[in-house]
Amino acid sequence: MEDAVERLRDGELALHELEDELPPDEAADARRRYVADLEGVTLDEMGEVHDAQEAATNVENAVGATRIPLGVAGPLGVKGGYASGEYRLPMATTEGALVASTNRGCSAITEAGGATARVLKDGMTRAPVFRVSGVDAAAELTDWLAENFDALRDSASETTGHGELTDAEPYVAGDNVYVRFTYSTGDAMGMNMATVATRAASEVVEDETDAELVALSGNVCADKKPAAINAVEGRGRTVAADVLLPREVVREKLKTTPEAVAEVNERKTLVGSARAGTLGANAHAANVLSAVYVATGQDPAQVVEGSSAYTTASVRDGDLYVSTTVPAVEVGTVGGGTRLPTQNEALELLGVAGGGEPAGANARELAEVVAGGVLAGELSLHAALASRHLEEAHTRLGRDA
Ligand SMILES: CC(C)(COP(=O)([O-])OP(=O)([O-])OC[C@H]1O[C@@H](n2cnc3c(N)ncnc32)[C@H](O)[C@@H]1OP(=O)([O-])[O-])[C@@H](O)C(=O)NCCC(=O)NCCSC(=O)C[C@@](C)(O)CC(=O)[O-]
Ligand SMILES: NC(=O)C1=CN([C@@H]2O[C@H](COP(=O)(O)OP(=O)(O)OC[C@H]3O[C@@H](n4cnc5c(N)ncnc54)[C@H](OP(=O)(O)O)[C@@H]3O)[C@@H](O)[C@H]2O)C=CC1
Repeated sequence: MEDAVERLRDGELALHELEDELPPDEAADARRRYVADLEGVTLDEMGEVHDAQEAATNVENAVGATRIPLGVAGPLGVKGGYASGEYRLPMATTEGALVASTNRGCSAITEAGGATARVLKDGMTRAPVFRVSGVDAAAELTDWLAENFDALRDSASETTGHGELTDAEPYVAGDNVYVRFTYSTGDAMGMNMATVATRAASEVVEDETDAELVALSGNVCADKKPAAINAVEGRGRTVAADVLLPREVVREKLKTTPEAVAEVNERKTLVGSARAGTLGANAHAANVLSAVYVATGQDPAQVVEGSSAYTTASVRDGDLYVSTTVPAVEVGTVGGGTRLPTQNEALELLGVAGGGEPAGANARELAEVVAGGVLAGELSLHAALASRHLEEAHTRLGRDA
């Protein structure tokens, strides 16, 4: 290892070439030592819990791992199309009060008999952009896509055993045609799967028409960007969850009334969001999504799409009805970061690690539990605002004494 660090210093070896010479753990140690010396810092903590071998397909230029505190909220009762029973929600976060809040929401929901949750739509998208000669050709390509869907589906299916092309919707902007390919992806989140399959389908388009592929992702997908198309059409799994809370549970667990929660929802979440021009209308869906995504090995950048959730609250015969609809829950139980040891344990805790029976059942169960968790977070924060407890809670739980 000494020799490798020397050669890095002498410029004889590039940082990313270390794994060609050393086993992954030693390569990460050498890289960390070199960077630490060069920048005049100590990076010992980063090396503490790292196993470079197991993360080899999850990160490049590895120097270690970061530690994020992990809490558990629940039990959360969920009555879903796939989820059924009580779940402990693993949450990785550094925001004091977030787990306590979600836990409180879970406690209220479970006491009320559990949240109802349903996957309403299921499809991961990838939309390449094709160059055509003009609007005439764009219209022709639009017709061609409709007539040749089977050929596209067949070529896509040759690249994956679990993915299936279910739609190919064109969007035209002059001489640009964006084809939003949609796939069912089984238990995978499916972004690699959809990208590989789209490459194959795009070759058919190029072989059979005059369209030329400019970029395999043309941003109509739309991955990891705030986009109305995802909020309206959905991406990954679109999931809704709701619960009817007896007035007494709202008083005891949430220290407020159904009327006060409904007013916060109307004035803050609906009108305030409209005034600000947010995508979606919610209080902090991104909080629960990011914490659960990091804990369970999902791609955290996709919290962007999930954050366009819609939360409603209303009074029904003196009780409180609350719902949240998350248009883009992009989660998997296989692939990506889900096989890493702590992430896999978190999925085990939820009872959804690995492939489901039938394929897709585990990912859909996870998506329903995630939506239930978002509902719990929404409920508790709405209540904290209604009872004016927000800043006190964060001061007490989120700051050093
Ligand atoms: C902090 C609470 C929960 C206290 O709430 P409380 O009602 O005073 O607490 P409690 O001691 O009476 O306990 C009630 C339940 O809360 C839970 N609970 C209570 N304490 C704990 C704890 N230490 N650890 C774990 N769970 C805890 C627990 O479930 C308990 O029920 P039990 O299980 O005992 O039957 C409440 O004030 C609260 O939820 N506040 C809101 C905090 C919050 O939601 N923060 C995250 C979002 S803030 C943000 O990032 C976004 C924002 C605000 O900028 C977005 C926007 O603009 O809206
Ligand atoms: N490529 C890109 O543009 C992007 C990639 N990503 C990254 O993509 C990764 C996630 O991609 P994803 O495709 O989900 O995962 P992987 O690329 O890890 O692939 C998962 C593979 O698991 C196999 N598999 C086994 N059992 C099942 C099952 N029950 N259900 C579904 N698939 C199963 C499938 O093989 P088979 O296909 O042979 O059936 C599938 O292709 C993340 O790391 C994410 O960060 C994120 C955004 C963009």
